[in-house]
Amino acid sequence: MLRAENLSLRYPGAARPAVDGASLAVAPGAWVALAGPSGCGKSTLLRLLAGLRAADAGTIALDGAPLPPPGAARRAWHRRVLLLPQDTARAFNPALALRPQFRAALALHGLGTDGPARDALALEALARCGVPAAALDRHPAGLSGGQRQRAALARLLCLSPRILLLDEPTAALDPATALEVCRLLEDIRRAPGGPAILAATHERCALAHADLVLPMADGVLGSARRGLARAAEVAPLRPVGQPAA
Ligand SMILES: Nc1ncnc2c1ncn2[C@@H]1O[C@H](COP(=O)(O)OP(=O)(O)OP(=O)(O)O)[C@@H](O)[C@H]1O
Repeated sequence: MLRAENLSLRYPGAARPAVDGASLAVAPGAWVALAGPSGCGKSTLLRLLAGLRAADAGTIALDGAPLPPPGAARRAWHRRVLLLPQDTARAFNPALALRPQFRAALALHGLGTDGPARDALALEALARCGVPAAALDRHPAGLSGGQRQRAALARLLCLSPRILLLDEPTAALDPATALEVCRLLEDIRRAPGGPAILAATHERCALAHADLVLPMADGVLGSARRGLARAAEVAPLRPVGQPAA
């Protein structure tokens, strides 16, 4: 269970916090959607949960163990709680083929004994995500947007994360590819030991798969809605300053 309590962050010089007292819980196997208008703080909240940016206040814990301080201890968190950024072109180094990038990610976390063993793990994850093996020797620019999205997901999956934090995972895809990626994510989270998903999204298909939808406005998280039928309720968001129900 990923749990955050009263998380807040105000960027230097900003008039108001980007994340303002956010509390949430993501249970094992769950798919939770974070929905709200552009600039409401979704990406910032995901970065805080991923341990990529320090909060001004609040706590984050996975299965009761708090987010470790920056340094060597934080590395285990970066294997278990992984963020797929909105722009997956930026998830990869454009100057390198995928093979060394998969190898580096696996080696960083001590997975696979050598290059060929790491390649086998990478190929398994790519196959699971429907990416042809030949992609391993391509540069990111040599993949379609959908393939790059799947390859970026595969690179996270080969680390066996507990939580996948997805920032607009389907926004850059055409509707058919977005649907395929949503189905893939559903398969991934339903697989035995599969990661839970917390996805910032405006997309109907990603909302449709969510067990819970958390509305966000002006850095403030509203109370959870269940399923797509209630996702429509996300539209009239709670005004700034109004206390949580
Ligand atoms: N690195 C940064 N430095 C300063 N301000 C930032 C930074 N990143 C985001 N912000 C500001 O914080 C607020 C929340 O931004 P954030 O990117 O978290 O929102 P979002 O809901 O993810 O938006 P979008 O859906 O457009 O990606 C915005 O006002 C944004 O301008």
